[in-house]
Amino acid sequence: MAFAPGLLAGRRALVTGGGTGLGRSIGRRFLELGASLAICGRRGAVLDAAVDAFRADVPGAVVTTHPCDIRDAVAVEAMLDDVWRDGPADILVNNAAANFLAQTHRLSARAVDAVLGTTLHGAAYCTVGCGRRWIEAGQPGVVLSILTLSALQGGAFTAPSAMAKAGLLAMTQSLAVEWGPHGIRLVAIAPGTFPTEAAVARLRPGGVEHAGVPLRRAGKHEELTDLAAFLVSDHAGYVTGECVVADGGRRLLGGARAGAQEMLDWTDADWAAQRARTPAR
Ligand SMILES: CCCCCCCCC/C=C/C(=O)SCCNC(=O)CCNC(=O)[C@H](O)C(C)(C)COP(=O)(O)OP(=O)(O)OC[C@H]1O[C@@H](n2cnc3c(N)ncnc32)[C@H](O)[C@@H]1OP(=O)(O)O
Ligand SMILES: NC(=O)C1=CN([C@@H]2O[C@H](COP(=O)(O)OP(=O)(O)OC[C@H]3O[C@@H](n4cnc5c(N)ncnc54)[C@H](OP(=O)(O)O)[C@@H]3O)[C@@H](O)[C@H]2O)C=CC1
Repeated sequence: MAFAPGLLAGRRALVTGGGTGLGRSIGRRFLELGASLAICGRRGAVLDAAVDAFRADVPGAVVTTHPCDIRDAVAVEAMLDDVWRDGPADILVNNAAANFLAQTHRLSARAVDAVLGTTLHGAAYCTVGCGRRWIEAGQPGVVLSILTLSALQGGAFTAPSAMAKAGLLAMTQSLAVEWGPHGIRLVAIAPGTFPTEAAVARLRPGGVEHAGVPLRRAGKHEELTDLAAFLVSDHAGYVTGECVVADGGRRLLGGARAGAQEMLDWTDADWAAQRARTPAR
């Protein structure tokens, strides 16, 4: 274990979409580090199964479940009231999201709304609701939003998701300033490829390949969850409004460096041949 076991002792985190995938991994890591947890998602049975697994993995884990569709602002307020009944949360992780591959010109209005409603509006409702509670109570808080690389560089065939995540980055930067005087930090992570059941099925139907990743592999969940734990901890207490990219270098291989991708696999003989093709003047 890289961190002190009590890194998040006494803290309470609400993780949206905490019943599956990366949200579930983040929740388990926070529990291991001493936090208590509230998780939400639409399917109560999925949340309950996650709680059983948490308790098996982390003896004494304190977790509450809050079934909620975060696209519904009224339901989000009721969910936050429910969470706060057991004591205030002081960490919000905006992790729940919706995404699928599609040609954008064929999307119906309902399809656009399905993605924006969850990924952008839902996260905004949760953030505003937590921020208002923290400010009214005069207590500090941290909001961690899980973005994607497409928030930074666009996302062909997942345009609504890219638009929503870019909006969350703008929210992170805006509220870092507006809520800074209240002791509230907002931070974000833009993950590259971290295999989960949903992401592979929806976004990489042909399987996960690593040709475009300088580190030549997918991310391990613990590499994301440790970064998340650090960013919400007091050790990152002076970091706000920032987005940390965790992508094995993938983002830097595009654009002007796109041609470098094949060079990663060149042999010494390939490099010698290239040297020979580049005569000195
Ligand atoms: C390791 C890998 C690294 C991958 C590395 C890349 C990482 C990318 C970063 C992002 C990753 C993620 O977000 S991964 C997270 C993925 N997880 C999820 O998406 C889980 C939540 N998603 C969902 O519940 C569903 O997919 C979703 C459609 C969004 C909402 O479901 P609902 O039941 O509420 O809605 P529905 O009624 O089914 O659909 C609403 C409308 O959307 C349309 N619609 C639904 N699916 C559609 C589709 N595929 N193409 C077009 N249109 C679609 C329907 O026809 C409806 O429009 P009408 O016909 O007009 O009525
Ligand atoms: N896996 C990866 O490689 C990457 C993932 N990400 C991001 O990481 C996060 C997690 O993704 P991942 O774990 O892969 O995918 P999952 O589909 O497993 O996670 C999404 C979660 O959000 C919940 N959710 C979806 N819609 C709603 C809603 N309307 N209201 C409440 N909860 C909802 C789902 O539960 P339920 O269906 O029960 O509501 C589910 O638990 C997302 O923000 C994603 O964009 C970013 C880059 C790469």
